[in-house]
Amino acid sequence: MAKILYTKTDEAPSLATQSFLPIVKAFTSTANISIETRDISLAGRIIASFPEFLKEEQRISNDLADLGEIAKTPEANIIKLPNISASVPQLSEAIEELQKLGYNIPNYPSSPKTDEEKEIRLRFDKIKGSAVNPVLREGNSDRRAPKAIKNYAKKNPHKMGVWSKDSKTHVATMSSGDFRSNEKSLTVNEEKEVAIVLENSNGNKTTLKPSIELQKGEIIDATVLSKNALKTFLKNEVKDAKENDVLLSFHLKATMMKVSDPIIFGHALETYFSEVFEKYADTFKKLGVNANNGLESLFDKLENLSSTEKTEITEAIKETIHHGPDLAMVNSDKGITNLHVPSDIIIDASMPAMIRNSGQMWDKNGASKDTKAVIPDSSYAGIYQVTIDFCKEHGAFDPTTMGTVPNVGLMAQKAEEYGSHDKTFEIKEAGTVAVIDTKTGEKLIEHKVEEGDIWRMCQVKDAPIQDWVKLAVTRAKASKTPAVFWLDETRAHDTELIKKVNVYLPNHDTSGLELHILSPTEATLFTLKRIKEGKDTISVSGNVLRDYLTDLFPILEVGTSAKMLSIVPLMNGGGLFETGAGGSAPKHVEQFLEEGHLRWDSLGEFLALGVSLDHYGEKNDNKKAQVLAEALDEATEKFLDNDKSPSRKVNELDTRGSHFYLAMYWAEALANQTNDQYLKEKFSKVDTIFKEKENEILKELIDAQGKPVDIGGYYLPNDVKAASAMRPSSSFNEILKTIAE
Ligand SMILES: NC(=O)C1=CN([C@@H]2O[C@H](COP(=O)(O)OP(=O)(O)OC[C@H]3O[C@@H](n4cnc5c(N)ncnc54)[C@H](OP(=O)(O)O)[C@@H]3O)[C@@H](O)[C@H]2O)C=CC1
Ligand SMILES: O=C(O)CCC(=O)C(=O)O
Ligand SMILES: [Mg+2]
Repeated sequence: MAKILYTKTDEAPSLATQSFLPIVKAFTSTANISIETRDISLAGRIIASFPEFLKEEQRISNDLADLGEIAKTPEANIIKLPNISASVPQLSEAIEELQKLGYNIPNYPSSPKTDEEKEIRLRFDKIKGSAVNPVLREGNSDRRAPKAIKNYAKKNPHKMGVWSKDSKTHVATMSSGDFRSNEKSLTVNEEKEVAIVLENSNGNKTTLKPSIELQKGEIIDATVLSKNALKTFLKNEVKDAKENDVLLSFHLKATMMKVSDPIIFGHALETYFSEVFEKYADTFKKLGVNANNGLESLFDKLENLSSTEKTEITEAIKETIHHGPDLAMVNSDKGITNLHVPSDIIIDASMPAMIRNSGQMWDKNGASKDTKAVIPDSSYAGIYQVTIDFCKEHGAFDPTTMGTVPNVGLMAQKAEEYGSHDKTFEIKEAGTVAVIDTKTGEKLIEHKVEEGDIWRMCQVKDAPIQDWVKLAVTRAKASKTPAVFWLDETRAHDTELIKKVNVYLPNHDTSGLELHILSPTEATLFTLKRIKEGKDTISVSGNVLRDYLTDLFPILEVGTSAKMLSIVPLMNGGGLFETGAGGSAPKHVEQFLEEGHLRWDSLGEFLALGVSLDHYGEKNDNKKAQVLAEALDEATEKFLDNDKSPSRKVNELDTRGSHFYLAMYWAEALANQTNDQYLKEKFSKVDTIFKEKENEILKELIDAQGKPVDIGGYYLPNDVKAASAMRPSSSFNEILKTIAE
């Protein structure tokens, strides 16, 4: 039987699911829709990867692998909530928690030596970083703010920091030696197998990757980031931040770029603390300090020293911070700097947050200050500088009048940089790296490299490109909105892509459409000018810009990307419905555990469920599913009109209360519709009871707040405890039970 697959994830979204899924199950049971969950949480993925280490009753199936296969079938209908893309420190924490709960999971081998350790490390590397999305995203991305969301933001604008013309905030990026400068690209004209080989100066060859199958028409590119150029750049920027008295901040994507970006982050840490790393090199080696894991992990390692040694090094670190440029803080209350944890400075969220806040980040005292935003690679850094310049000149954007920027993103089948981690290498010795045709021996791409350079290769297949161009035209037509392909003719990879866009666009009827191809910086300016005038513009972009732009514009327009409709039309006909673009908001869990108030907004989930039900109805000829979908959309609009999103403060409406209102409005819309008599009668009764019991239910939901909550674990909460914490209203629970009867 056809079903909707709902993902069980982590942190705030998984808590929200404990409250929302029972509502969904109750309502959809009336249309005979089966909803099943699949566990793709970090803890779940770890447990599923080490069956032979565990007791029989602890083992679980590998749901992610199954879902990845399902995503390739026409029947797929998956609701995907945000999950943790774990950095090494997060992974280590999760392992420790599981071990404490009695799971005999091995430790993460940071420098594996034996074959067994290497094999374990390989399994962890599959779990690390952005490991879920690339598996499920068998389609391109279509993200936008539905009209109701945009109207809500216009009526209830979020806070936007005022910009000063004298702001010293700027982006610092490399001008040579980076990925952008060294990129080489080509389109392969026939199927072939290639290998990646490093040849050192003595002619000795090391195969870095023996076999990559390439399809006809696939674009490949390869590039290298020079360690020396990076270190010189970082050193200069640290010095410049001090001289100009601006905060120093680093913006990377250590989760999705899980091989390259932690290394770059490590160089930033070592550069800032160069004296400490030089002076204590031997001690750090003994302790197994790895700069790539951040300052917090370094502090953890110091715990293994005698208290005198520990104090000496801790003091040296403090001194460096005291004399160095001020570091931007992730959490100034807790003294957590930008260099503490690599996954705390995720560029897609951190840059827009800064731009929204007058171009300022927070210093150690919690005060806002102009900032140097270091984005080492120059491929996409320019879009932020243009945005900063624009805000300096014209002031902050006004959410009550600004236009909107939907995105059509090339993403399918691990497209571009976000699919490159299995082809990214920190080079061990100087020489040349080449992509070699294994049959003919021809070198397709070649780079000179030095020890420590980061070399990588990316791929994008032809079918996803065709699908992406089609999706762009479809969106432009459906919304009668100009669309801009953000492609740079001076960049090797983009040149290949532009050729394809020019070939595939004429396959579609584009009459009457306004379509452009502009470089990312030109496209930014073009788009910003239009949104300022209240005009909409579709961004059609590659995978990295998809990620950046679907946080940048939503955060400026509607305050958060969590409220976006985020659809992945799967290339084989199924649907993957993501909930917004926002992450898993660890801070929300912290607040919930401390004071029993969850501020996670499930709007993205309501929108995703609406399109999923509609898709289900259409695919399975289930009219009731479509009636449920339409009613849900109506309920969501009323939910917005009546402002029933969770408040940020304890003892006010939280996630649970917001779910209750959604359910009440959903029942009301079903009672009011006339397309399905059975649903009308059924939900008329429910509607009446909800209204009768509204105050009682709200009281039960508020009474549950104001005290600490125990859910039995962070990465692996106890399901019974979490469900009971998230469903404290017995009156509400009873009504839901009667719907399913
Ligand atoms: N698709 C996916 O699976 C994604 C997963 N992630 C993962 O999420 C984690 C955290 O990433 P981070 O960069 O901090 O980004 P988040 O998007 O989780 O959080 C940034 C801030 O945005 C606000 N926010 C985001 N979503 C919501 C929501 N639904 N309701 C209310 N406010 C929201 C919160 O602001 P405030 O605190 O002010 O309320 C939050 O602190 C990481 O593990 C990351 O890998 C990140 C992006 C996408
Ligand atoms: O997969 C991830 O780690 C994050 C995904 C993300 O940020 C996005 O797709 O917008
Ligand atoms: Mg993102």
